[in-house]
Amino acid sequence: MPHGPIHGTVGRVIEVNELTKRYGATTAVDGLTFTVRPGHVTGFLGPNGAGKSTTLRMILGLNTPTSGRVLVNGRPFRGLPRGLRHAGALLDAHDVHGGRTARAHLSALAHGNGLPRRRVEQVLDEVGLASAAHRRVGGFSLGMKQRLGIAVALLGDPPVLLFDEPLNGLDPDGVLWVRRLLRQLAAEGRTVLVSSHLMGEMEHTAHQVIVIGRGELIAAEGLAEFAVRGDRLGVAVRTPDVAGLTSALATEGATVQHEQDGSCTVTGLGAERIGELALHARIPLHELTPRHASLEEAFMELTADRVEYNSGEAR
Ligand SMILES: Nc1ncnc2c1ncn2[C@@H]1O[C@H](COP(=O)(O)OP(=O)(O)OP(=O)(O)O)[C@@H](O)[C@H]1O
Repeated sequence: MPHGPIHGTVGRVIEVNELTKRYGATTAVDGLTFTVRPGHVTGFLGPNGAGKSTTLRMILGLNTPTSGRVLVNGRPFRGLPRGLRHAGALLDAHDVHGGRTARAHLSALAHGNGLPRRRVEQVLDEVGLASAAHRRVGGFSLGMKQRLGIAVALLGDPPVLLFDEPLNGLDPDGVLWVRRLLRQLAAEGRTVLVSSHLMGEMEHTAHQVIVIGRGELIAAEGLAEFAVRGDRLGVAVRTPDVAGLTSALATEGATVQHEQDGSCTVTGLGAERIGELALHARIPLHELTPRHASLEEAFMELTADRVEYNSGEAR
């Protein structure tokens, strides 16, 4: 079922302000401030243990911040009546009563939130679970549980949607479906915040990214701006006159590093300026290529010193 457009996007903003959450000696979230606006898919990125789930739970009022505050639509979520109409969330797909059928699970939530019963059939259809609606959730695969969790989030037709790692356990068709759904929900004017520990998952989905590591904000910007961070990798240059090029570029502070494949990596100057300086010094160039990092590489570089659990360490 296609959603109707959401009118009037003003006030559908999530405002996170100086948010901190401590568990004993562990600071899960550390002075986070960011804003999530409607009409975009915002990727909420960070390595495992970065504090994404804790933040999402605080946005929803399920965890109490140690300090700081979160406003949804200008108010604390807890203060809003009929929760599912205001914000929908997929947090933990396993967090369902396994003995219930999918339809019974959704019906109970619809009832508790004052939503019409027809919404249950609509969302079952929308997430592709109509034919499994009579089955007990305990027998569902992780992918089916994710679909059910998404159905719960959509049930109240809310203007604000939060998804914690929604692509986990989905097959490639499921992944494409979720990506399209997220973009569609945003295009309807909703506020859509989606967490992931994999940049690659968000690369084709998010318009904005919020990157955190060890509970702290690392970046909050458009995907295009984030991508530019990869440009720090320098420019690949091939020339038969490396010494000449090195001294020509040194005049403007660039450094030239020799690579094993015979090329050089120039840092400190853009490709255009390198080309101009080489021309001026009459140095032939056989290659001049800016090296872009993939978004995944830019993300890894950015979060490298903020990873709580490195591979090999017990979690
Ligand atoms: N209830 C809790 N009690 C104690 N520590 C907790 C609790 N919940 C989270 N933490 C700790 O807070 C930190 C952040 O955890 P959180 O689950 O929010 O991270 P995350 O970014 O969602 O990671 P993941 O992708 O692994 O779920 C971790 O160190 C975690 O162990």
